[in-house]
Formats: sequence, structure tokens, C-alpha cells
Amino acid sequence: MSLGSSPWDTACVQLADAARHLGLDEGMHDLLRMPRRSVTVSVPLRRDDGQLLVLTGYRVQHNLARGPAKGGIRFHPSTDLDEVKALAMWMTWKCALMGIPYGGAKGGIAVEPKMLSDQERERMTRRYAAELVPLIGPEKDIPAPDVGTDEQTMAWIMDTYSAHTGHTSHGVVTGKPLSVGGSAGRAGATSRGVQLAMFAALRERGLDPADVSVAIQGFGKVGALAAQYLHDAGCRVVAVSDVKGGVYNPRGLNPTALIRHLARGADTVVGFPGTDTLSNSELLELDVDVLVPAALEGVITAENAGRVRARMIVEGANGPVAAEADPILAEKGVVVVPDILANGGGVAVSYFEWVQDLQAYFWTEDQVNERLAELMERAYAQVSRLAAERGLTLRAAAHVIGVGRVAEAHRTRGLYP
Ligand SMILES: NC(=O)c1ccc[n+]([C@@H]2O[C@H](COP(=O)([O-])OP(=O)(O)OC[C@H]3O[C@@H](n4cnc5c(N)ncnc54)[C@H](O)[C@@H]3O)[C@@H](O)[C@H]2O)c1
Repeated sequence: MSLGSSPWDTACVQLADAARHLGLDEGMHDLLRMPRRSVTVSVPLRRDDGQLLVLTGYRVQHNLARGPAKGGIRFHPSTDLDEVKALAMWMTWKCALMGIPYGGAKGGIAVEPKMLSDQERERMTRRYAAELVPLIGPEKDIPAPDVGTDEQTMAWIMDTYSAHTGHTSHGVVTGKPLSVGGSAGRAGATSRGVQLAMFAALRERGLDPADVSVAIQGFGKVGALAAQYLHDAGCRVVAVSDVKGGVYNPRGLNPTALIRHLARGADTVVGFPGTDTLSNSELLELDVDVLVPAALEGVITAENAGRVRARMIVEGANGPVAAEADPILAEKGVVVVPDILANGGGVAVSYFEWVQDLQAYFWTEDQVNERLAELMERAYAQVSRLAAERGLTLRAAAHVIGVGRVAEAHRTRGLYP
């Protein structure tokens, strides 16, 4: 397969590599590539000024062999079916790698949520959720937050679904507020997982996490808390960015102060006192020990991979490294801790949330964090061991494990009819 740079191309190249390594036949490879269901819905929205705006929404259930579909919902202007298919495929391998009983899904609406009022966002979310009612449910497909969505979005989806089914259904979404069946520890879970994966990779190479410098692209739900946790653990977070640009201080930033700055109403990290401004592309090429892309996919490509100076990339985002960039990074000796491992903490605690919802019995934050650490450390150890045994990159090993488990589930279940 030729190397491409779209998210779907990248996902297909990664699957093809794993399929080759596992010796899967062409039929199984096709079965694993094709999304099980792809739905495109029209999302008509009455704006506050009375105008009608018709948006396009998607939900892709990539694979259901290991359990109900699981994956986030994204509100972003560049969301399209190609992107959602890729993100859904990565969810399938991620859930399998993390050892949790889910298939993979993803959804989204092509929209800039910041251009909508709170009321418009609520009406849009509820209409989209209503279109998905026949598809989603605690035993069928369980959405969660992603780029441009949050706890409140999940509460609206849960409420809309519950209104349609006639009873309160906590387990239909995860990443909910605590007041409606959310889990302690979910908000920080992806970022904690990023930290756990990063520290495991550093320690394995004899590096002390407290000695490393880090640059983080994306200062949203994943990036901001990753900055916070890494800073608290002693790392020097020298640069962070958002869609408007980045800030840099070689002596280290104070993520707590930056988060407070945004909470007080600033709409970007750019201009934060005591920092220099830098662009997103400059951030990706900084001379740091660890780079954490935590924004969108495809930011490291064949064009800029050669200029990456970080020794390690820990993928907080899904698909930030295009397939064509992977061999360039490997050649340079850059260790890539891949998305399906590094950001698997989010879906791990989503799984815990769903388990708690189904049992209507809730855990403490310490219990959640302890079990998250167990799952992350187990997945990291399995990937690292296979990579060492077979001379694979961490990404290839992670895919071999994830894809292999899904293929095994298909073989065990057999084909209907
Ligand atoms: N939220 C989760 O639990 C979770 C779990 C696993 C993986 N992820 C992945 O992590 C990534 C970030 O998700 P999030 O939930 O933090 O989203 P978010 O919407 O909370 O934050 C996204 C951040 O990226 C920035 N951004 C957007 N477009 C950008 C661009 N073109 N260049 C630079 N920065 C840009 C935004 O300004 C914001 O700071 C995504 O790839 C998502 O799929 C999220």
C-alpha cells in the first residue's frame, strides 16, 4: 500500500503492516479494514437569530467483534467521514490493546463550536443525538468527549437518549459530569495515561522523568492536564500551544497559572506573561527531550519529520504522526510511544465509568487511578516486550497486539450466516 498522509491512509497503512506481520489472509484483512457501519446524518440547527443552518454529522462503528462500539464525538470544522473512519479504526485497536471489551467507534459534526451560543450548541447536540438514538446505547455504542466536546455535551446526549427511551440511561455515554453518573478521575484520565506511558518509556531507557524537558501541542482537555501532571512530577514543560499559537520559556512554564489564565476568560495561551510566542510548527521542532502532540492528527508529516529534534514523541492526540513520517522518525532514532497506547487511559477510565454505571456502584478516585495505572502498565509492558522480541517499533508492536486480538475474536465468533 502506498504511503499517504490523510488519517484514513495512515490508519490503513498501519493495519496493513500489522496484517502482514500477523500473516492474516486478504479476507480477514478486508474484514478488519471495512467499517461495520458508517452513518452520515443531517443536523438542522435553528440559530438564535431564526436562521436555519444545516450541518453534517457522522458516526462510524468500525468493529464490534470484541464488544459494543466505543469512541468519542468531535465538533470541529475539518471533521469529515475520512477522519471519523480513521479515528474509529484506531479506537478498535486501542480497546483491544488496553484489554477492555469494546469495539471501536467515532463520531462528529463538521462545525466550529465556538461560533455557536450555548443554546445553539445544546440544540445541535440534542438533534445529532436524536439522529443517533437507533444506533447508540449502553450495550451498542457508547460515545465520549473528544475535540470540541466536553462533559456538558455528554450530559445533553445522555438526557436526549434517556428521553427517547423513556428511562434514565447513565451508561449510554462516558465522560459525563459526576452529578449524572460520571466517574471520579475521568477528566484527567487521558493525561494521566500519557504521563504513565511516557514515564514507562523513559525509565526503560534509563532516563529520569524528573530530568526531561517537554513541549506539548494542544492545551485542551488532554494537553493542559498532561502539562499540569508532568510539571507536578518534576518535568520541565517549556512550551505549550493551542490553535492560535504557542508560548515558550526555556526555564519552564507554570501550567497551573496558564490553566487559571484561560479559566479567567483568555481565549489562548499566546501572550501569557513571562513567555515568548512561537508557532505550532516551531513547537514541533523544538530541541526538547519529549514532544507530546495533543491536538489533531497528521501534524508530523514527511515534510517536517526530518526537523523534529525531540528524542521521544508521546502521542496524546490520535494519529498526529502521518504514516509517511514514521520511517523518517525511526531512522533518526526518535522513539514514538503510539496513540493507541499513550492515550489509552481515556478509554480505560471510560470503561470504568460504564462498569460503575451498569452496577450503579461508584469507586473512589484512588481506586480509579490505581486501576488505570494497572491497565496502562500492563499494556506498555506487553507492547515493549513484543517490540523487543520481534525488533518492531512500539507502534508496530501495539498494532500487532490490537489487530491480533480483534482477528482472534472474529475467528472465535465465526461468520454469520
Ligand atoms: N479527550 C479525551 O479523553 C481523549 C482521549 C484520547 C485521545 N484524545 C485525543 O487527544 C487530542 C486532543 O483532544 P482533546 O479532548 O484534548 O480536545 P480539546 O478540544 O479539549 O483540545 C484540543 C486542543 O487542540 C488545539 N487545536 C485545535 N486545532 C489545532 C491546530 N490546528 N493546531 C494546533 N492546536 C490546535 C485547541 O486549541 C485545543 O487547545 C485529539 O486527537 C483527541 O482525539 C482525547
